[in-house]
Amino acid sequence: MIPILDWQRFAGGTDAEGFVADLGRACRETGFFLLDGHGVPDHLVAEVFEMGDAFFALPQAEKAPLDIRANPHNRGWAAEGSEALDEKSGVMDRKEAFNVGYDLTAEDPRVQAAEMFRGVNVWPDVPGFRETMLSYYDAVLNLGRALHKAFEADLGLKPGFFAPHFTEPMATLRILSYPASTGGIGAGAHTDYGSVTLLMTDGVAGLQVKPRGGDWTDVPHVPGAYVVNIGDCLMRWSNDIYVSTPHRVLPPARPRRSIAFFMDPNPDSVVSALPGTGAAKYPAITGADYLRSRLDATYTPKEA
Ligand SMILES: O=C(O)CCC(=O)C(=O)O
Ligand SMILES: [Fe+2]
Repeated sequence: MIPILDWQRFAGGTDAEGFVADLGRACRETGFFLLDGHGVPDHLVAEVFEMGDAFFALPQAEKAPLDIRANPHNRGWAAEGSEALDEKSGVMDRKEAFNVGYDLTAEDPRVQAAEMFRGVNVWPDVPGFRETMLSYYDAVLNLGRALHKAFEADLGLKPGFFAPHFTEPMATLRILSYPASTGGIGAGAHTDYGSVTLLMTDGVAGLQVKPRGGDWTDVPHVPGAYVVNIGDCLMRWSNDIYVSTPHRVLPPARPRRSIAFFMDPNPDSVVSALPGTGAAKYPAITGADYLRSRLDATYTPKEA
């Protein structure tokens, strides 16, 4: 039900057509697949996990100034109890997280003009953290861009269609840490907001997916492979040809860590029904307006 796809079939050109056909099926059916052979080095993934461990172990007083609720650009530390991905449940997620966005300098004119999602990253005082996060960010962003070439092939779009939409995207690298727990929820049921999410986990069980018309089922763990899923933005863009599917994280039996990479388009990209997908089911919207509307629903204001 959740297929494992070898990226080298496409990237190495050995079976690009077969890969695209398998990918297209996965994106239409559950919107989830595992991606192996992706070329992001194991050591880089391991370093991101290590940096995450070092960050989450910092005292609250060092993390508090980086609070994401005080950041208009979706960057920084999300404390445990600050977010409910299932916004209607009234149950807060049992996890903490840290977000890194597209890296711009304070002098960038878009930062100066306070454009939406065009802020500077915030960094903890952990040696090597910034460098490691930014090199991982670049590696996965490039993989995500390449994956969109396979989407183009499957959706019958002209080659390069997506490239201008992901030049300086609102992609977010998010490290997550779930304490061991017997109650509550690690991450409430939700669909992701962006185009596509590339998720690496440490193998501790908890992630489940609920396909349309089906029941909650565990997402299999294949060491080193990404769990990739379609987000709501690409579902909307593809005029519902691709599907985003609800998933959640159950409270894990032992501490669990994951590294998510949410790939949203450029803030000023206009998301409107892709050519060849029929009469548009949704009005056009910019990437930034769409993401803002989704984020606003999940965070509880700090003073509440
Ligand atoms: O931690 C995980 O395995 C998944 C997290 C997730 O679905 C999310 O943050 O959107
Ligand atoms: Fe998710």
